[in-house]
Amino acid sequence: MKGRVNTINHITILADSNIASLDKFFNASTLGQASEQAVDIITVAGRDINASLLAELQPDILLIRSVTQVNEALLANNDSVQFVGSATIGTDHVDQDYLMQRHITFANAAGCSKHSVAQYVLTAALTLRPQYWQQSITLGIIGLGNIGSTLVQYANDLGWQVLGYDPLLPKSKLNNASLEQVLSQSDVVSLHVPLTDKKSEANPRGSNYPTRHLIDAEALAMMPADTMLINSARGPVIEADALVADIERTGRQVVLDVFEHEPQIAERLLSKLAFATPHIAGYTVEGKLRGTQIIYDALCEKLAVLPTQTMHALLPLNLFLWSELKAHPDRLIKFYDIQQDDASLRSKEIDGQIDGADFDGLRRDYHLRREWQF
Ligand SMILES: NC(=O)C1=CN([C@@H]2O[C@H](COP(=O)(O)OP(=O)(O)OC[C@H]3O[C@@H](n4cnc5c(N)ncnc54)[C@H](O)[C@@H]3O)[C@@H](O)[C@H]2O)C=CC1
Ligand SMILES: O=C(O)C(=O)[C@H](O)COP(=O)(O)O
Repeated sequence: MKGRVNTINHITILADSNIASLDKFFNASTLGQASEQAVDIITVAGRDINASLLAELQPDILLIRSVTQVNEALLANNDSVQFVGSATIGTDHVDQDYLMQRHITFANAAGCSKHSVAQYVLTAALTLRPQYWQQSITLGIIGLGNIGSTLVQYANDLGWQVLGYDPLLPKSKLNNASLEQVLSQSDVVSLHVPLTDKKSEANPRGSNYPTRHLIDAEALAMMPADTMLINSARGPVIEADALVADIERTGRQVVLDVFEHEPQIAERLLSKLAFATPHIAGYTVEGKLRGTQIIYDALCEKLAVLPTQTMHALLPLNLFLWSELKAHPDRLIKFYDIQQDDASLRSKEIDGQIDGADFDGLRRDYHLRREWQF
């Protein structure tokens, strides 16, 4: 770190306790600190990282996942933080312009769980419609970045057609359709966009193709009733009330891993979903470790030290091979039992809703899956 962190004799890290293998990646030895320089890690639940904690602890480094909003409100009374690392792909919880103004370095973990999320989508679709193992269906993919393009690889391997829509990328063999075509011509539509709002003077980082409520009543009306919809991107990409009305009208199979009002879910939505899971599409041993590795590498760069820890040293043997699953589709439940995740979430319903603490608890205690080797 070009400033204070290099010159102090200890580094204080405040971190979300849901980040994998924190102690293994962030200690004096892995951060290249001399013997007299300590590294203190204070871990708390991500939603408990707040302005008063930051003012009290004055950490040098803040390590988060997606549930901590990082903005002026969090950091206004803090002048110690010099690096924020989010062990997630999504960045909608971070005000990056504010961090830049404060000269705070920011890193996220682009691509860390791309295979895990793609495998979640395949599992959902193939558990609900096992006949798709043998059929050349059309998979519609909205957002062709790391996850969307990884999903394409599996779809190609299964002999599926892909209709892709991504207005921010050049047209190509994959980016081959309009939003209307994807919605109206696919057997399954899967969303892989970031959560963005409209670009404006007040929001220069916004998008000309905002995704908040991209799937609203009008979009849903374009989809045939038997088109399955899967959202493992961000909840507010789908307008929840419009979705409830759509399912009531069409009986559509809808799979949600993320929810507009997360971490709360209303029973009137939950009861209509084919599968509902508590934002765990990326929760594999590999996906989470890769997230930690990426922000660790970025912090090492900031500290100008060579990274010495690697996730490969921490990974248990992995025997989950995509080639095996493809040859034996009946083994899907052993690769990923999505029905179990769905049942665990539904078992938490009390008085017509899932409470936020229960939703977060399922995520905290989640038994991480293994990522299939592609
Ligand atoms: N459920 C979960 O556990 C996880 C959810 N996610 C979510 O998935 C999102 C996507 O992840 P990646 O593919 O790795 O991100 P990425 O940044 O690699 O790709 C996103 C793609 O979406 C495209 N896009 C943006 N606006 C669009 C629009 N209006 N219509 C169509 N395409 C649009 C972009 O051009 C980009 O190519 C993340 O931002 C995150 O919110 C990521 C990891 C795990
Ligand atoms: O990477 C992302 O983006 C995600 O959504 C994560 O996989 C889930 O992040 P947490 O909510 O566990 O921070």
